[in-house]
Amino acid sequence: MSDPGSHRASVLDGAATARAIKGELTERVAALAARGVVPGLGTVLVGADPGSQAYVRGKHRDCAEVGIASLREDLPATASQADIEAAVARLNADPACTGFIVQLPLPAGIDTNRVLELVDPAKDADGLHPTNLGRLVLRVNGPIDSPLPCTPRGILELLVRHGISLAGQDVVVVGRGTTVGRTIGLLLTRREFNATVTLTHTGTHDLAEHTRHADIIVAAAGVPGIITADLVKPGAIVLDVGVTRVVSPGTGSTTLVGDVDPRVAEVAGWLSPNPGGVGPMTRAMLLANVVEAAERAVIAAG
Ligand SMILES: Nc1nc(=O)c2c([nH]1)NC[C@@H]1CN(c3ccc(C(=O)N[C@@H](CCC(=O)O)C(=O)O)cc3)C=[N+]21
Repeated sequence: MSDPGSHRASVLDGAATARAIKGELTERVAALAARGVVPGLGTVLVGADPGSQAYVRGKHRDCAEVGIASLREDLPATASQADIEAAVARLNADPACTGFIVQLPLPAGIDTNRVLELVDPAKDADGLHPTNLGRLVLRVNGPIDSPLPCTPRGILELLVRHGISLAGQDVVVVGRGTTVGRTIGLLLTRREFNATVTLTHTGTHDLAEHTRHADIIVAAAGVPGIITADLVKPGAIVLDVGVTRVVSPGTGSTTLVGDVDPRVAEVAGWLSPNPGGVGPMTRAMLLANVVEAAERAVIAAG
């Protein structure tokens, strides 16, 4: 580039892509309705964390847009392990609920893994139940017939729908959380996508040594601005997944800050904005998981 300062990465537009997916899902929901089936998303929300409340509100707004019914289990912050497990049991038993999520994080003192293991794997809209994670590990080849974790699936869809092939690409993931970092490699290394994936994290000795060789960087560490322009190979594809809520001490207002420094746009070939990138895709994939669970149930019923 003769004038690096003037380069701007192309935008991986998650908001527009999620809108397109919601349009497709609306048609599939209508086809189910014609057979007398209405998909229903359940949410278990514990406590009054404003971030979690906003996410859950957004998920139900998405449902209304595509014709999915909403079922809410809202529990106080003081809810016990047994209270939360009872809410999970109600949604497991409710035929109107075809898929549901337990909004994370749960309050301190709650055994999250125990709660997640109680979710009926057939209703696991997050794709985070051990059975479904196990299927993701085992089924390296062949059709995917169980729900996938929403954010990894959203990232994959965002790339594919922008004409980006993963075959043979070097993907460096930053962050080892369950919802993104630890699971995305299981998806992208499947034979049909064929990427090469390196998993790094905040304890990696020389992060730049890895990221500078990456064709694709998935930034999911939850560390604001951890991916600076000098860590990015010119022309690389960068996905900004991490979200940190920063509260301004003066006004008390919150802003969302991603893992990618804004100047990365001067180096990268493609960049997913944050907000407006992977977040809306995650929500769209949650809807897809709920619709697909209802479709599978229809097929199973004959
Ligand atoms: N069981 C469970 N499943 C989850 O999928 C889950 C969770 N717990 N806990 C929290 C994280 C976070 N997460 C986001 C989803 C969408 C946006 C999103 O749509 N963000 C908008 C901006 C929203 C805003 O401005 O507040 C955007 O990126 O454009 C963000 C974050 C799902 N999570």
